[in-house]
Amino acid sequence: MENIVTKGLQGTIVIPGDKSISHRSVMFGAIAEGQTMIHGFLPGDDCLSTISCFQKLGVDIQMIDDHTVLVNGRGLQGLKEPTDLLDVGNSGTTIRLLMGILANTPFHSSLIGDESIAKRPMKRVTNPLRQMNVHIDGRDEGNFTPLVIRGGKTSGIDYQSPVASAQVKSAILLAGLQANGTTTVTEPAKSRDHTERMLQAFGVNVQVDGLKVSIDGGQALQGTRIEVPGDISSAAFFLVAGAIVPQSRIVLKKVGMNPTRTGILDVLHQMGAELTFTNKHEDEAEPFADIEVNTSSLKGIEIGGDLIPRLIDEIPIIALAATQAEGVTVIKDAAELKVKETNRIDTVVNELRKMGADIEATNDGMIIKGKTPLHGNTVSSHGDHRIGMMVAIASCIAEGQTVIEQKEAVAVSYPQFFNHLHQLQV
Ligand SMILES: O=C(O)C1=C[C@@H](OP(=O)(O)O)[C@@H](O)[C@H](O)C1
Ligand SMILES: C=C(OP(=O)(O)O)C(=O)O
Repeated sequence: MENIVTKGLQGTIVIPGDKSISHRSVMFGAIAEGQTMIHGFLPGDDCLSTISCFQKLGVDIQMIDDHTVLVNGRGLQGLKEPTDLLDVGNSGTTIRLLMGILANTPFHSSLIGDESIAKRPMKRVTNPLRQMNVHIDGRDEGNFTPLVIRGGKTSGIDYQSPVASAQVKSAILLAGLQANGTTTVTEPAKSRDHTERMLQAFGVNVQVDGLKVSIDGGQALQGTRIEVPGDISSAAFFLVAGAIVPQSRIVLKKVGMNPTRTGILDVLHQMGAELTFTNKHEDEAEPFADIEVNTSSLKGIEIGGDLIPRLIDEIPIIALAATQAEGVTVIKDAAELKVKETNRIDTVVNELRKMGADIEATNDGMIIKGKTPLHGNTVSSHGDHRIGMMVAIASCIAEGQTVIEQKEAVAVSYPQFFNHLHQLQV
């Protein structure tokens, strides 16, 4: 049960490690030569699934403490045939990137996940990998888990991706790392580029030319030290909370500022939020900064086009912000939301409506009219971490009690979320 926050949200939060970067640091460390030490790792359920899969592939991975991980790399050819199923849990990033890494392994692997993963489309990765000669089988012609992969000798491809997806791009590039010749992926819009940046940190030459990324096969990765910045997708919940809860002032430390991820900042700025940036570290492989947010008067805006991949995971919390903005907010070009942990167009619209929002679903997004007072109700995360955190922030401004079902889902990307929220309610 959550209560309306009476005195505003006040304080400083160190944002936990970036999920996308944490996954990649373990995966790339596993296929590198030598040791990789990861600092600022996110011990969220999804990243723990990645660790567990790579341990089953024979990699020695040690949690030194909650946020420090040591990976003893086995090199590109060093993975071992797993004796057990590779269970990715709830994590789309784990299964799709893993498929790329397994593309050249001359053994058999079986991949499964939870109920949500079983509904998420894998053809977007299966298709290009098959073009590279990988043997993949699975339900509905390889579109859904359980999936079975037997890697082989792959050949590079020149692939035009129909979707702006970092998971698709990364899977193909990782397969291309071991393929004959060059592999090129061209996207319709720029998706997050953590794979490109991190492969370079591991000593791999990656060519980036606008929306086109190329990699030559046969390059080895060298173990390295990875510093994971805070996850802007996690910070987003407190950025919006600080803006919409009256009398708030929140400082978020060490938030990742990779430009392929900062669409939420552009949107909040355009909506009129007061944000201040300090301690900027712009020269890192993954830049970061501290962000202060104060209660702000927001206005509705239109969000679509190339901005969507730069804020795709933030749309649930942006929808909540829009309920507190004057005027209409239109979110379009975001049909990808339908294939996330839940159909996030439907879950956002249904849960926010239960709390009194004026919001309707469209084919590729939603239309929200504000500003609307919210009221408490029984709502659910539906097992989707981002929906759980969004309704928890909504409960801070709702009149009366809110009951959140399946709130434990937040541990997928932000295990300390409720502790941090309580910490701010002084
Ligand atoms: O590559 C990644 O780490 C991710 C890419 C995005 O998915 P898509 O590649 O499906 O767009 C994002 O929604 C997901 O949370 C993490
Ligand atoms: C979509 C997400 O993750 P994944 O695709 O890795 O399950 C997310 O974290 O919002």
